[in-house]
Formats: sequence, C-alpha cells, structure tokens
Amino acid sequence: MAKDILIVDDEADIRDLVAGILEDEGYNARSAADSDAAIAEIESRRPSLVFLDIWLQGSRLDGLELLEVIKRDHPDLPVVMISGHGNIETAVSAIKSGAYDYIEKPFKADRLVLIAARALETSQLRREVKDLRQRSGESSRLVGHSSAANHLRNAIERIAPTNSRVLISGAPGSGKELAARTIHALSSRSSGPFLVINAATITPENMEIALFGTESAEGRRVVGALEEAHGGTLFIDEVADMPRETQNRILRVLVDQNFQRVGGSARVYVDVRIISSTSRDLERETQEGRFREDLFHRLSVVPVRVPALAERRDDIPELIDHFMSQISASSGLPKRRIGDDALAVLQSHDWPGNVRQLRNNVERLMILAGGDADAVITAELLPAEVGASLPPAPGNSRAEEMLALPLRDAREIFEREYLIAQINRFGGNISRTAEFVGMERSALHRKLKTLGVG
Ligand SMILES: Nc1ncnc2c1ncn2[C@@H]1O[C@H](COP(=O)(O)OP(=O)(O)OP(=O)(O)O)[C@@H](O)[C@H]1O
Repeated sequence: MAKDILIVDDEADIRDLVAGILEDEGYNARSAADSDAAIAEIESRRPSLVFLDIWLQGSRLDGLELLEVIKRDHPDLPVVMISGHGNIETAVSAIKSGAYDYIEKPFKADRLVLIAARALETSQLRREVKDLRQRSGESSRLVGHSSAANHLRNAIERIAPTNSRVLISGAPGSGKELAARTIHALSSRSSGPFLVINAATITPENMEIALFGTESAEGRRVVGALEEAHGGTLFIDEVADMPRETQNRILRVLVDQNFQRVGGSARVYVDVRIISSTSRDLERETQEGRFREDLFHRLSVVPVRVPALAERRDDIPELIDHFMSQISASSGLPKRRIGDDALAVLQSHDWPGNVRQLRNNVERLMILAGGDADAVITAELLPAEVGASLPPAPGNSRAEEMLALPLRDAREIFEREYLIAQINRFGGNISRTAEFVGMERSALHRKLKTLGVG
C-alpha cells in the first residue's frame, strides 16, 4: 500500500510542489495550510510521515509548536521540517525536539525524495523493533484483575524465581505462552534467551534436530534449541504432541543434564529451565499410554492452569482497551470507543478461541470502524458468530420461530435466554446481574427458579 505523507505549509505553491514530487514517486500526499488543519488530518488517520514548515504564517501554532504537539501525541511519527534560507538554527533545534531531519528551501526534487524514503525506512525499522520486542515479551504483560487473573498472576510471581520446571495447561489461545514469557521475565534468567519450540508444528523427523541440533562427521555443528537456550528458558509448546522417541531423549536430558547432538558423540552440558504447555489433559494422555509418565512428573513439578476467557469475563473491557492500545501503536489505527451494546455482546460470548480470538475481533473492529475516530462501535459491527449467543431479537431468524408461539411462551424463551446471557456476562454473579437488569436480587432468584434456570 502506498505510504501516506502529510505536507503542512502555509504557502499553497510549496504544498503543491512537494505533493506533486511525492505523488510522482508513488506516495499518497495530503496537505494542510495551518496547525489546526494539520492536527485534524493526523487525527483522522495517522500519516506515515509529515513534512512541516517551520514558520507557518497565520496559524494558531507555528511549526515548532506543532512539532511539539505531534511528538507528544504520536511520538513515533517521523517529521521532516521545511526551513527557509536563514533559519537553519531553528531547524537544528527542531531536530533536538524530535524532528527526523530538515530540508532547506529551495530544494531539489531528488533531495526531497531521498529524505522521505530515509525517514520512512527508519520509522518502519523502529516499528519492527518495537513489534519484535513486544512479541518477545518485553512489553507484553498479563492484563486483567478478575479473581481468576489475579490468582494466575500470584501463582506466576511465586513460581518465577524458583527455577522449577513448570507445566502450563489451558485452552488454545488462553495465554499459555504469555504466562511462560512472564515467568521467564520475572526469573533470574530474564537476561538470558527465551526460546519457543512448538511440538505441534514440527514434524516428528525434525523434532530431534530442532531440539538437540546436529553434528556431522567433519565436526560441522548446527545448534539446537536446548543449546541456544543455555542460561535461559526453553518453552515447549503443546508438549503432548512430542513423538515418543523424543520424549525418551528429553527425559534423559532432564535426568543427566546433558545430551548429544544428532549424529554427534560429544556431550553438551546446558543450564536450561524448561517450561512446557499443553491444551490437552496430559494426565489422561499419560494414563492412556500416549505420554511417558516419568516425563510427565519431571515436567510438571509445578502445574499452572491458565483459565479460559469465559472464566474471566470481567477482564474483557480491560483486555479490549489493552489490545486497542497495542494495535493502535503498531498499525496507526485510532483507538475506538466500544458502545454499551457491543460490550455486552462481547462479554456474553463464549470465546472458544479465548484471548487470541478476542484480540482478532478487536483488530477487525478497528479496521471496520472506518475513518471517523469519534464514532462509537455498536453491536452491528460484530461478526455474526460473536452475536450468536444473544437471546433472539426481532429481525433475525429465531424471531420468526418465536412468531409462531403465543406471547407467554415466546416471552418465557426470551426471558430465559436473556437472563442466561446476562448471568454469563457477569461471571455468574447474581447481585451484579440483578443490578444490571434492574431487579431485586430475591426477585431475580424467584424468576430464575420459575424459568428453570440454575
Ligand atoms: N492476560 C492477558 N493479557 C494480555 N494479553 C493476553 C493475555 N492472555 C493472552 N493474551 C494475548 O492473547 C494472545 C494469545 O496468547 P498465547 O499465544 O499466550 O496463548 P496460548 O495459550 O499459548 O495459545 P496456543 O494454545 O495457541 O499456543 C497473545 O496475543 C497474547 O499476548
């Protein structure tokens, strides 16, 4: 997609000239004549780069003041100052205030194009580094203050410094890897590496090479994950999928604290903490003979269970806000306000794909919500499968079925489904449900009994 560049200059000739040159290079150019128009353009959609005139005649803020506002609100947005002859000193001080570079009038087209390309490249690299850091856990954190989330956080804080092996269980997408990264980050190994090996995606033939590395007769070596994780943590994701043969070898590593590379004879001694995860019931896998029992006991010195999102619906608003900030920082899409109706639907949904599915939905909503940053996201924007847990309402197909029923039966169906959805949304808390639906607690209890709920 073409990069979007904003040109801010009070002189129409300069705006047109710069826009023309950049458009010839395949960029999209927008322009603004003063600071307020520039701020409005940036808020409507964050550009990839801004060219900003230092003086800005007749504008509420001059170029330097506007630079300050842009850097305050969008610290990662690169700004190149356009300076007139004789105000180079000001341009230099703009760089001290965070501008990427400056270009002096009159300028040549190729110089302008070169500066734009460099500024965009630098900013993309910065974003990639930030993204990588985020993914590697430096800035990701366990969000949520529900009792289930607090319980998990406390467990992690207690376990992290102990150096014990940990087995993390939980449904797909519930945050097992994040829990493992957090344990690593809070441990004395935090400055060492954190390596992930996914037993579900590596073929059995490649598993041993991936873990132990290889050594050829001529002594050529390929380092495996265990060796690379020396001094740090190795996270074995979906450990139940590990082939039986590899289970045997891993067990020996845990007993002997050393191993041989595939095809090699030298013993490699490593100091690695192993954290593994499973979305299956590993104890059952063991009982049914698919997983070595002794390995299970060695890996599961400390078991940790990550709750499904449906067990911590109270965290949904905080998680949505967290993901919006994260996605906004990496994509430039503005954060949005979620309407009460949409939030109610999001909190009542069962989320079989857990936190990952919620994050994907937040990203989708931010994309679909369109250009107006103030527009509130309403329930209609949610995909059909997220709304499917809601009680029937006029206008959908279940409403047609309801039309075939007498009012009393239809009302009973509606009341039952409505109340079940609300109770789920408030994590089974009857007092909070009663408060929200506007009933006395005792009346709600009676109602639920008559409807056969509970
Ligand atoms: N409590 C939380 N706070 C913030 N983000 C979270 C939380 N839990 C999960 N996430 C985010 O949800 C996504 C899925 O989490 P993660 O990859 O850790 O799940 P997983 O259980 O390891 O998934 P899988 O079973 O597919 O391996 C990630 O983007 C992660 O950062």
